[in-house]
Amino acid sequence: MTEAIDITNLNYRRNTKQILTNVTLQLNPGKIVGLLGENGAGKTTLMRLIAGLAKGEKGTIAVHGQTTAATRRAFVSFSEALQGFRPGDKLSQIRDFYALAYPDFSAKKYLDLITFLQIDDDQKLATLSKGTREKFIIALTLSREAAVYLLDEPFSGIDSMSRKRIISSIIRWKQDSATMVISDHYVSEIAALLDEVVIIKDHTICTHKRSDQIRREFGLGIEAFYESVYEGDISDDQF
Ligand SMILES: Nc1ncnc2c1ncn2[C@@H]1O[C@H](COP(=O)(O)OP(=O)(O)OP(=O)(O)O)[C@@H](O)[C@H]1O
Repeated sequence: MTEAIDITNLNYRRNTKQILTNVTLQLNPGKIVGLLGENGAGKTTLMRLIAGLAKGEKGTIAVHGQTTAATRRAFVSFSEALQGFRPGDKLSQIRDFYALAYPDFSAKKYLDLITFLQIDDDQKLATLSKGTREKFIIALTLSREAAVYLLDEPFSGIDSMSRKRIISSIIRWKQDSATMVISDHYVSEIAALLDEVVIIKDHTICTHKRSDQIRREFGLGIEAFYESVYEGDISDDQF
């Protein structure tokens, strides 16, 4: 079986700063994976590299066997921050751009998502509250029928009630064979969704485990496991 994501010996520097060191990771199709780590650990950087948006890495990154940044982009739907769009752009214009740029964009899914998220796409980008902007990014990202979804702190500005509603239904917006990687600091809120957990610490992936393995081997929930790894209560040789 071809892995959805297959990373080998990835090293990445920005200027003189080492950001990721010897990252090796394999993710199978169909999984929902939590990418956890403290502020500045490198989660966004790793997602941008997988998505083909950051360049200059050493090592290999394959998404469904595609190893160049340009070819990976076609397989990966990444929750981008809409930086290329103008404040006066209507959301429906941004939708049109996505529909043109991505052959896997589903107009039906988009309509279902904006209805579910209660977004009026006749609004201009500049008029959106922070939370509505985050919801719109989720709608655009999940409207693609992509093989891999990378959601980078997708719920950060969203109120807690909406967040719970979105988290509990996110699984239905993903095809069974698609892989979804979610980074989030609200670990306890996304824990029930996760098939696997990947933790970045000290510039590298220090552990990658299935959620059931964490419960069975350590007798811990995902949030407690994550905190134990960071606090050094679980040592490297136990991974
Ligand atoms: N444009 C840049 N130039 C130089 N260093 C950068 C740049 N962008 C990020 N970094 C550095 O790369 C490291 C990883 O940052 P990154 O944003 O990937 O972390 P993160 O895990 O996503 O953090 P957070 O949880 O705060 O979003 C940090 O030390 C950050 O300062």
